[in-house]
Amino acid sequence: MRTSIVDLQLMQERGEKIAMLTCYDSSFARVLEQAGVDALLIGDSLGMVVQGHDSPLPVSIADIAYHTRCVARGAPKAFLLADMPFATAQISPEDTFRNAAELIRAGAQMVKIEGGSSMAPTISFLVTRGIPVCAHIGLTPQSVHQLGGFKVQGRNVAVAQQILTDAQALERSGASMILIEAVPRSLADQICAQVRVPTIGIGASPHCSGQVLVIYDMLGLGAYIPPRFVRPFIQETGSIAEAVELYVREVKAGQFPGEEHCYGV
Ligand SMILES: Nc1nc(=O)c2c([nH]1)NC[C@@H]1CN(c3ccc(C(=O)N[C@@H](CCC(=O)O)C(=O)O)cc3)CN21
Ligand SMILES: CC(C)C(=O)C(=O)O
Ligand SMILES: [Mg+2]
Repeated sequence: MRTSIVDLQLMQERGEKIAMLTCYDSSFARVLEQAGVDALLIGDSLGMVVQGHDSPLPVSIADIAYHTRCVARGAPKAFLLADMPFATAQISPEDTFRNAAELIRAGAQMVKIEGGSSMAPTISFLVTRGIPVCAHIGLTPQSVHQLGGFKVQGRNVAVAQQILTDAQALERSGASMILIEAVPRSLADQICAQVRVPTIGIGASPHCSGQVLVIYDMLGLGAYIPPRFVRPFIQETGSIAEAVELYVREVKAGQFPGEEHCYGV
């Protein structure tokens, strides 16, 4: 049986950390699953690390669906989460449902949608019709042109308060997971303390229910200077499998992320 959202909720209740990595193809899916990764994210980061663009914006639903099918064949057990790419969750709840359904048909068990409280009605529309949703808050790369770059979010009090109320509104709308990207650790801790659903951090806090990284980043294959939250696990090991096993061990032990991988206020 494939790991389900219920299994992830049980892990959270038991205090067992969820180890998630991005994954885009079948060979990596097999290695990651065998190394003990609980959940695989078919992320729109593939626009950068696989397709070579300088942002995730050009990625389409068909791209994510294709890579989800590839990953699903290589990893029969892992939980599969797929990104709703740019402009596929914004037009209307109905349109979003049609796009999300394409990812679910491709094998995803949950879709991830970037944005704050304004996405709550759309999330509720999907959830009440049987599509589980992960809400992605903090640094939302699809809004790069609005944010003025890939920058830590919530460093000022007003934005931090907005992110916190967004997290609560998104949980109320039915999101069953919240991903927190690139915010000060103290803000991530407050979010984790105030929501009941599993939280997944990247540049957030070791107190999140789980962690995620872009697989190419932790293997030292990132094309640009890696963000602070990246630990190049490959440099501490001799193979991809060992690097991923180390990542899983360190996440489960609460050792990753360390202070040096988190942002201060
Ligand atoms: N390979 C890859 N890994 C990622 O983690 C990733 C992507 N691609 N693409 C989309 C975004 C971009 N990411 C980033 C990039 C930089 C910071 C960061 O820490 N920025 C610094 C400097 C910003 C600046 O240039 O001024 C900051 O302090 O905000 C965070 C997340 C995360 N995401
Ligand atoms: C970095 C993670 C959170 C993501 O959304 C992606 O890989 O697209
Ligand atoms: Mg993404």
